[in-house]
Amino acid sequence: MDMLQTQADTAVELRDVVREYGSGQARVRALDGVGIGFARGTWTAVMGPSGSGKSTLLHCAAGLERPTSGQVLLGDRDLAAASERDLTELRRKDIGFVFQSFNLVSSLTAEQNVALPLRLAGSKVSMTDVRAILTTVGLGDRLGHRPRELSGGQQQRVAIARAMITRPAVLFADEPTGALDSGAARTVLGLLRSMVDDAQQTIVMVTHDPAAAARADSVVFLRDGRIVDRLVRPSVREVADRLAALEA
Ligand SMILES: Nc1ncnc2c1ncn2[C@@H]1O[C@H](COP(=O)(O)OP(=O)(O)OP(=O)(O)O)[C@@H](O)[C@H]1O
Repeated sequence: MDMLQTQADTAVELRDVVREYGSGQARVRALDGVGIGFARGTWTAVMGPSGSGKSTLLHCAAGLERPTSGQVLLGDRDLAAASERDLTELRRKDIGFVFQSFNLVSSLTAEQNVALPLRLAGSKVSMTDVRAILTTVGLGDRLGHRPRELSGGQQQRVAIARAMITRPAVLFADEPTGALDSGAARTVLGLLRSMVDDAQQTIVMVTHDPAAAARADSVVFLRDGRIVDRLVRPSVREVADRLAALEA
Protein backbone atom coordinates (compact mmCIF):
# COMPACT_ATOMS: atom_id res chain seq x y z
CA MET A 1 0.00 0.00 0.00
CA ASP A 2 2.82 2.40 0.79
CA MET A 3 4.28 2.55 -2.70
CA LEU A 4 1.24 4.03 -4.39
CA GLN A 5 0.34 6.52 -1.74
CA THR A 6 1.01 10.20 -2.04
CA GLN A 7 2.98 11.83 0.73
CA ALA A 8 -0.14 13.49 2.12
CA ASP A 9 -1.48 10.05 3.08
CA THR A 10 1.78 8.99 4.66
CA ALA A 11 2.53 9.88 8.28
CA VAL A 12 6.12 8.66 8.26
CA GLU A 13 8.24 7.41 5.41
CA LEU A 14 11.69 5.84 5.46
CA ARG A 15 13.63 6.08 2.22
CA ASP A 16 16.60 3.79 1.71
CA VAL A 17 17.55 4.01 5.38
CA VAL A 18 20.88 2.50 6.38
CA ARG A 19 21.98 2.45 10.03
CA GLU A 20 25.40 1.17 10.93
CA TYR A 21 26.94 0.84 14.38
CA GLY A 22 30.65 0.67 15.18
CA SER A 23 33.47 0.80 12.70
CA GLY A 24 36.06 -1.39 11.00
CA GLN A 25 35.82 -5.10 11.85
CA ALA A 26 33.16 -4.40 14.47
CA ARG A 27 30.83 -2.62 12.08
CA VAL A 28 27.22 -3.86 12.18
CA ARG A 29 24.66 -2.87 9.58
CA ALA A 30 21.46 -2.88 11.65
CA LEU A 31 19.32 -1.46 8.82
CA ASP A 32 20.32 -2.25 5.28
CA GLY A 33 18.34 -0.02 2.94
CA VAL A 34 14.84 0.10 4.43
CA GLY A 35 12.10 1.82 2.45
CA ILE A 36 8.60 1.90 3.89
CA GLY A 37 5.71 4.31 4.31
CA PHE A 38 3.34 4.23 7.28
CA ALA A 39 -0.04 5.49 6.08
CA ARG A 40 -2.00 7.93 8.22
CA GLY A 41 -4.62 6.30 10.40
CA THR A 42 -3.08 2.85 10.23
CA TRP A 43 -1.39 0.56 12.73
CA THR A 44 1.67 -1.37 11.64
CA ALA A 45 3.41 -4.06 13.66
CA VAL A 46 7.12 -4.69 13.12
CA MET A 47 8.35 -8.22 13.75
CA GLY A 48 11.45 -10.28 13.11
CA PRO A 49 14.08 -12.42 14.81
CA SER A 50 16.23 -11.00 17.62
CA GLY A 51 18.81 -8.61 16.19
CA SER A 52 16.95 -8.14 12.90
CA GLY A 53 16.78 -4.35 13.37
CA LYS A 54 13.28 -3.75 14.79
CA SER A 55 14.27 -1.34 17.56
CA THR A 56 16.70 0.43 15.25
CA LEU A 57 13.93 0.94 12.71
CA LEU A 58 11.60 2.33 15.39
CA HIS A 59 14.29 4.64 16.79
CA CYS A 60 15.23 5.98 13.34
CA ALA A 61 11.56 6.47 12.37
CA ALA A 62 10.95 8.36 15.64
CA GLY A 63 13.99 10.63 15.33
CA LEU A 64 15.63 9.09 18.41
CA GLU A 65 18.57 7.93 16.28
CA ARG A 66 19.97 9.27 13.05
CA PRO A 67 20.37 6.99 10.07
CA THR A 68 23.86 6.58 8.59
CA SER A 69 22.24 7.41 5.24
CA GLY A 70 18.77 7.78 3.79
CA GLN A 71 15.77 9.92 4.69
CA VAL A 72 13.09 9.79 7.37
CA LEU A 73 10.15 11.97 6.40
CA LEU A 74 7.58 13.05 8.98
CA GLY A 75 5.12 14.98 6.85
CA ASP A 76 7.43 17.16 4.78
CA ARG A 77 10.29 17.24 7.29
CA ASP A 78 13.39 15.05 7.03
CA LEU A 79 14.26 13.88 10.53
CA ALA A 80 17.61 12.55 9.33
CA ALA A 81 18.68 16.09 8.49
CA ALA A 82 16.88 18.00 11.29
CA SER A 83 18.79 19.88 13.98
CA GLU A 84 18.79 18.51 17.55
CA ARG A 85 16.58 21.39 18.56
CA ASP A 86 14.01 20.66 15.86
CA LEU A 87 14.07 16.97 16.77
CA THR A 88 13.40 17.72 20.43
CA GLU A 89 10.47 19.91 19.44
CA LEU A 90 9.13 17.27 17.06
CA ARG A 91 9.40 14.55 19.68
CA ARG A 92 7.42 16.68 22.10
CA LYS A 93 4.65 17.71 19.75
CA ASP A 94 4.25 15.29 16.87
CA ILE A 95 5.40 11.96 18.22
CA GLY A 96 4.28 9.82 21.15
CA PHE A 97 6.12 6.91 22.76
CA VAL A 98 5.04 3.89 24.71
CA PHE A 99 7.70 1.49 25.99
CA GLN A 100 7.64 -1.98 27.51
CA SER A 101 8.84 -0.56 30.84
CA PHE A 102 6.13 2.19 31.00
CA ASN A 103 8.74 4.91 31.81
CA LEU A 104 6.52 6.84 34.19
CA VAL A 105 7.96 9.30 36.70
CA SER A 106 7.66 7.43 40.02
CA SER A 107 7.24 10.52 42.21
CA LEU A 108 4.34 11.89 40.15
CA THR A 109 0.67 10.88 40.28
CA ALA A 110 -1.14 9.47 37.24
CA GLU A 111 -2.57 12.92 36.57
CA GLN A 112 0.83 14.63 36.87
CA ASN A 113 2.48 12.03 34.62
CA VAL A 114 -0.12 12.62 31.91
CA ALA A 115 0.21 16.41 32.20
CA LEU A 116 4.01 16.24 31.97
CA PRO A 117 4.43 16.41 28.14
CA LEU A 118 2.27 19.53 28.07
CA ARG A 119 4.29 21.14 30.83
CA LEU A 120 7.57 20.26 29.10
CA ALA A 121 6.28 21.78 25.86
CA GLY A 122 5.30 24.94 27.74
CA SER A 123 1.64 24.44 26.78
CA LYS A 124 -1.34 25.36 28.88
CA VAL A 125 -2.42 22.35 30.93
CA SER A 126 -6.13 21.67 31.13
CA MET A 127 -6.72 19.32 34.05
CA THR A 128 -10.17 18.67 32.59
CA ASP A 129 -8.49 17.23 29.48
CA VAL A 130 -6.02 15.24 31.58
CA ARG A 131 -8.84 13.71 33.61
CA ALA A 132 -10.91 13.03 30.50
CA ILE A 133 -8.05 11.09 28.92
CA LEU A 134 -7.40 9.10 32.09
CA THR A 135 -11.12 8.32 32.19
CA THR A 136 -10.96 7.17 28.55
CA VAL A 137 -8.28 4.65 29.46
CA GLY A 138 -10.38 3.47 32.42
CA LEU A 139 -8.43 5.18 35.19
CA GLY A 140 -10.85 7.92 36.20
CA ASP A 141 -10.71 6.59 39.75
CA ARG A 142 -6.90 6.43 39.94
CA LEU A 143 -6.00 10.06 39.20
CA GLY A 144 -3.97 10.60 42.38
CA HIS A 145 -2.20 7.23 42.41
CA ARG A 146 1.56 6.99 41.91
CA PRO A 147 3.00 4.35 39.58
CA ARG A 148 3.92 1.95 42.42
CA GLU A 149 0.28 2.02 43.55
CA LEU A 150 -0.89 0.83 40.12
CA SER A 151 -0.75 -2.58 38.41
CA GLY A 152 1.43 -3.07 35.32
CA GLY A 153 -1.59 -2.82 33.03
CA GLN A 154 -2.76 0.35 34.76
CA GLN A 155 0.72 1.88 34.50
CA GLN A 156 0.77 1.15 30.77
CA ARG A 157 -2.63 2.80 30.42
CA VAL A 158 -1.22 5.91 32.13
CA ALA A 159 1.67 5.80 29.64
CA ILE A 160 -0.81 5.59 26.76
CA ALA A 161 -2.82 8.50 28.18
CA ARG A 162 0.43 10.48 28.45
CA ALA A 163 1.21 9.68 24.81
CA MET A 164 -2.31 10.70 23.75
CA ILE A 165 -2.51 14.06 25.54
CA THR A 166 -0.49 15.95 22.91
CA ARG A 167 -2.49 14.28 20.09
CA PRO A 168 0.66 13.12 18.29
CA ALA A 169 0.46 12.32 14.59
CA VAL A 170 2.35 9.11 15.20
CA LEU A 171 2.65 6.85 18.22
CA PHE A 172 5.71 4.62 18.40
CA ALA A 173 5.35 1.63 20.68
CA ASP A 174 8.21 -0.71 21.63
CA GLU A 175 6.83 -3.97 23.05
CA PRO A 176 3.93 -2.15 24.76
CA THR A 177 2.43 -5.41 26.04
CA GLY A 178 5.74 -7.18 26.73
CA ALA A 179 5.47 -6.82 30.50
CA LEU A 180 1.71 -7.44 30.81
CA ASP A 181 -0.45 -10.49 31.45
CA SER A 182 -2.82 -11.43 28.65
CA GLY A 183 -5.88 -9.65 30.09
CA ALA A 184 -4.03 -6.36 30.62
CA ALA A 185 -2.42 -6.76 27.17
CA ARG A 186 -5.87 -7.09 25.58
CA THR A 187 -7.03 -3.87 27.25
CA VAL A 188 -3.94 -1.98 26.08
CA LEU A 189 -4.27 -3.32 22.52
CA GLY A 190 -7.94 -2.28 22.51
CA LEU A 191 -6.91 1.27 23.44
CA LEU A 192 -4.33 1.37 20.65
CA ARG A 193 -6.94 0.06 18.20
CA SER A 194 -9.34 2.86 19.15
CA MET A 195 -6.62 5.51 18.75
CA VAL A 196 -6.39 4.43 15.12
CA ASP A 197 -10.08 3.80 14.44
CA ASP A 198 -11.57 6.73 16.35
CA ALA A 199 -8.83 9.37 16.21
CA GLN A 200 -7.08 8.39 12.92
CA GLN A 201 -3.71 8.34 14.64
CA THR A 202 -0.85 6.31 13.22
CA ILE A 203 0.85 3.60 15.23
CA VAL A 204 4.12 1.81 14.57
CA MET A 205 4.67 -0.99 17.09
CA VAL A 206 7.51 -3.44 17.61
CA THR A 207 6.35 -6.70 19.14
CA HIS A 208 7.37 -10.32 19.57
CA ASP A 209 3.78 -11.37 20.24
CA PRO A 210 1.78 -12.66 17.25
CA ALA A 211 -1.50 -11.97 19.11
CA ALA A 212 -0.51 -8.31 19.51
CA ALA A 213 0.68 -8.05 15.90
CA ALA A 214 -2.61 -9.48 14.63
CA ARG A 215 -4.49 -6.50 16.12
CA ALA A 216 -2.57 -4.19 13.74
CA ASP A 217 -3.65 -3.46 10.17
CA SER A 218 -0.47 -4.92 8.74
CA VAL A 219 2.67 -6.65 9.90
CA VAL A 220 6.10 -6.09 8.35
CA PHE A 221 8.86 -8.61 8.90
CA LEU A 222 12.53 -7.76 9.16
CA ARG A 223 15.51 -10.02 8.71
CA ASP A 224 19.13 -8.88 8.75
CA GLY A 225 18.10 -5.24 8.56
CA ARG A 226 15.82 -5.63 5.55
CA ILE A 227 12.07 -5.81 5.15
CA VAL A 228 11.44 -9.27 3.80
CA ASP A 229 7.67 -9.60 3.99
CA ARG A 230 4.41 -7.88 4.80
CA LEU A 231 1.03 -9.34 5.77
CA VAL A 232 -2.18 -7.32 5.66
CA ARG A 233 -4.81 -8.05 8.34
CA PRO A 234 -3.30 -11.45 9.12
CA SER A 235 -4.59 -13.98 11.63
CA VAL A 236 -2.54 -14.78 14.75
CA ARG A 237 -1.70 -18.13 13.17
CA GLU A 238 -0.42 -16.55 9.95
CA VAL A 239 1.80 -14.16 11.91
CA ALA A 240 3.16 -16.96 14.11
CA ASP A 241 3.89 -19.19 11.10
CA ARG A 242 5.66 -16.42 9.18
CA LEU A 243 7.76 -15.50 12.20
CA ALA A 244 8.69 -19.13 12.87
CA ALA A 245 9.81 -19.50 9.24
CA LEU A 246 12.06 -16.42 9.59
CA GLU A 247 13.53 -17.64 12.86
CA ALA A 248 14.22 -21.13 11.56
N1 LIG B 1 24.18 0.84 20.04
C1 LIG B 1 24.57 -0.22 19.33
N2 LIG B 1 25.88 -0.46 19.10
C2 LIG B 1 26.27 -1.51 18.36
N3 LIG B 1 25.43 -2.39 17.78
C3 LIG B 1 24.12 -2.21 17.97
C4 LIG B 1 23.61 -1.12 18.75
N4 LIG B 1 22.25 -1.20 18.76
C5 LIG B 1 21.94 -2.28 18.02
N5 LIG B 1 23.03 -2.89 17.55
C6 LIG B 1 23.07 -4.08 16.68
O1 LIG B 1 22.23 -3.85 15.58
C7 LIG B 1 21.48 -5.03 15.26
C8 LIG B 1 20.00 -4.72 15.32
O2 LIG B 1 19.63 -4.43 16.66
P1 LIG B 1 18.13 -4.10 17.10
O3 LIG B 1 18.17 -3.80 18.57
O4 LIG B 1 17.56 -3.11 16.19
O5 LIG B 1 17.42 -5.52 16.87
P2 LIG B 1 15.97 -6.03 17.32
O6 LIG B 1 15.38 -6.69 16.14
O7 LIG B 1 15.22 -4.93 17.95
O8 LIG B 1 16.36 -7.14 18.40
P3 LIG B 1 15.58 -7.71 19.69
O9 LIG B 1 14.35 -8.40 19.20
O10 LIG B 1 16.57 -8.70 20.26
O11 LIG B 1 15.31 -6.55 20.60
C9 LIG B 1 21.94 -6.09 16.24
O12 LIG B 1 22.93 -6.88 15.61
C10 LIG B 1 22.53 -5.31 17.39
O13 LIG B 1 23.54 -6.03 18.04
